[in-house]
Amino acid sequence: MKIAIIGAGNLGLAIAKGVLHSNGATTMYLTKRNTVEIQNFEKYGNVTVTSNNREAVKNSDVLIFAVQPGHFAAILEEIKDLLNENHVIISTITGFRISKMEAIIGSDQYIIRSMPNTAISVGNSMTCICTNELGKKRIDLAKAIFNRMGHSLEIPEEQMQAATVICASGIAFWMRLIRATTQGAIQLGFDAKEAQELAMHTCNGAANLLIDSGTHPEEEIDRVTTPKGCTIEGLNEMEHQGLSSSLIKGIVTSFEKINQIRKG
Ligand SMILES: NC(=O)C1=CN([C@@H]2O[C@H](COP(=O)(O)OP(=O)(O)OC[C@H]3O[C@@H](n4cnc5c(N)ncnc54)[C@H](O)[C@@H]3O)[C@@H](O)[C@H]2O)C=CC1
Ligand SMILES: O=C(O)[C@@H]1CCC=N1
Repeated sequence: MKIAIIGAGNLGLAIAKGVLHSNGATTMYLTKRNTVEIQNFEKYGNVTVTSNNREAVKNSDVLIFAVQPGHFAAILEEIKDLLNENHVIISTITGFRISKMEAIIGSDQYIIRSMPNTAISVGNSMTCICTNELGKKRIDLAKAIFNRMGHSLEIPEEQMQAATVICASGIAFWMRLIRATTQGAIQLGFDAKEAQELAMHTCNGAANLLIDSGTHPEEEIDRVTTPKGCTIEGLNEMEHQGLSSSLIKGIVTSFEKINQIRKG
């Protein structure tokens, strides 16, 4: 697979690391306006770093766009005459509708809209995807690419904004929960490094319990909460202080903001 990542910033580089991590490409182009900071990626023999988007498009089949929304239309204009039936166009751009892409490059292109998260760099992204009509023929390819770097789910385009909040912003939300747990562990006497180790591996274990067994969180909670024990005492205090409520309210506020940005 010949992959180009157009816009090697935070997310673009995370995808590049994920591709390298999973040996997912025969060749990979990384583009950015100023390439100095990412030149070191050329140490991987099959990677070319350039500021020339047209060169990247000419030499690749799978084009992954990870630029800021305000730059995307101009870049599509810049490369559209080079697109052919070998190209699969994957956008990660927040809020940029497929119809807007089709208005620039035409509907006769394989278009995939995706919403990965930065855990793609360690092969563990939750990635939501949807396609244009023609892109349905390449959905298996898109799933194969993203499943090598985590887990993917096909959703209707209307749910893309909500997926952005849960999956992309979600990384930040979970980080804060892990940090708060770490702070609690330090208060109980662990040093900072150990505290984080306990917090992140326990978080990982909790997620994997659900992923592997398919159980509901409350079922797993029931297994841990000894009657009159310490777990239920702590859990109830967290709920009295608004744990679930604050998370839900934060998610909804984030969703309102993303819709506001889109309208703006
Ligand atoms: N950061 C995240 O977790 C996620 C971000 N996204 C979306 O991905 C996109 C990128 O986000 P970030 O990586 O955070 O932004 P960023 O600003 O870190 O990266 C964008 C990159 O594009 C480059 N660029 C600008 N103009 C260019 C051009 N003409 N040709 C080639 N490269 C060009 C910039 O130099 C920069 O390195 C955004 O649309 C964002 O909404 C989507 C999911 C998650
Ligand atoms: O915070 C944001 O608006 C973008 C979208 C998802 C991740 N970063």
